[in-house]
Amino acid sequence: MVVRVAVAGASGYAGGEVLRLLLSHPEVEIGALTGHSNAGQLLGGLQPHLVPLAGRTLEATTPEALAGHDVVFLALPHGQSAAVAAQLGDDVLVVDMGADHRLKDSADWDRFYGAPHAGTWPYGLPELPGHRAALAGTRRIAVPGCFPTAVSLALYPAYQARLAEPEAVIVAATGTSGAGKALKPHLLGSEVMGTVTPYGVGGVHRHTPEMVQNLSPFAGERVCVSFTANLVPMPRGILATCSAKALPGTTAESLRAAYEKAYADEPFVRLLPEGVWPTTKSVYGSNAVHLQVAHDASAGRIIAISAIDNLTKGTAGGAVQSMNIALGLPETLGLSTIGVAP
Ligand SMILES: NC(=O)C1=CN([C@@H]2O[C@H](COP(=O)(O)OP(=O)(O)OC[C@H]3O[C@@H](n4cnc5c(N)ncnc54)[C@H](OP(=O)(O)O)[C@@H]3O)[C@@H](O)[C@H]2O)C=CC1
Ligand SMILES: CC(=O)N[C@@H](CCC(=O)OP(=O)(O)O)C(=O)O
Repeated sequence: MVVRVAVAGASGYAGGEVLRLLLSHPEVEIGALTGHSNAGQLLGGLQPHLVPLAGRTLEATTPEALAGHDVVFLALPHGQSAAVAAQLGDDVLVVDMGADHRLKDSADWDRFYGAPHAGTWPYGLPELPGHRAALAGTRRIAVPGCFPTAVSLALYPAYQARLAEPEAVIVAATGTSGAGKALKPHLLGSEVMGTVTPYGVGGVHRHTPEMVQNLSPFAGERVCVSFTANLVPMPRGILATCSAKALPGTTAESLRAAYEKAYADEPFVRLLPEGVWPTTKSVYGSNAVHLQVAHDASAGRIIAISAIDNLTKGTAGGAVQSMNIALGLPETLGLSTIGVAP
């Protein structure tokens, strides 16, 4: 099987990461590569790490450039995907790495994003029960946000096993690539180096409704999420520390058993040995999710900590994993759980 793939937004971080992964995918042939302000430029000058594609020229993101492919990845700014997707055939697998098709509730979309809601597509987080089946054979995939991936996988087993109350306090650290490549003053080296900066505090981070949407079905009621992000001076990685009030009867043993059961057969989620804590370094460039749980008996809370690479499992790796499922390929094809250390 040869799958011909186009990447729109190939000059950006998410587009570059999906190309890095697709270059090692045995069934994929890389077709059109498109950009916006960089259309006409050689990819080698923009993504020098993608050596085999260095001589390729970026085209403008048009329906003509994207036509004739089996799969089109959209790595575009929020709000740009729907118009492009509407011009692609129903038989083409469109994988949207932006937020446009993730949320079910249009009111949430309006509140956190502001533009007209484009609709809802099957959600590319196969580890959440029910989602893998919905991805099989689909021709439209909404890739989750990076924080919702880390947080949903850290917490859903506790809700599914009814070990936690339907509230969660989450504090996550993220690398700077999560903000994209476009110039932003708060991301200048002199602003981010040597400091940790909170942002999106007080219920305003746009990933909050996505976390609520993912977790609530497992709690059997709406989960109230308080989320705080922290920008840290590293290029990649997310470490999410998630805490919820334990329900009566929860023990360290019941908590661990719930997570062991949830992830026994998941190729990318690794519940670390007891006493070993996730680090962003261990998942750098890999599609793995590292996870650990603890029961804080004195505070009556459960703590779940996850680490992912925001660009890999947090976007491009999750996108390729979901593509594999949609096309009926082995789910792990082209993806690795091996990190880079030290
Ligand atoms: N970075 C991350 O960790 C994650 C990113 N995502 C999502 O992936 C998408 C891309 O993000 P990211 O790669 O970080 O962003 P970047 O800013 O790095 O890249 C954006 C890409 O979109 C292109 N582009 C910019 N404006 C337009 C436009 N008006 N029309 C068409 N193309 C345009 C750019 O082209 P050019 O450079 O040629 O102008 C570039 O290729 C976003 O929706 C983001 O939310 C999702 C999860 C994680
Ligand atoms: C450092 C930083 O700014 N990170 C981004 C997350 C990027 C991401 O995963 O998500 P989207 O696809 O939803 O943009 C943020 O906090 O908004």
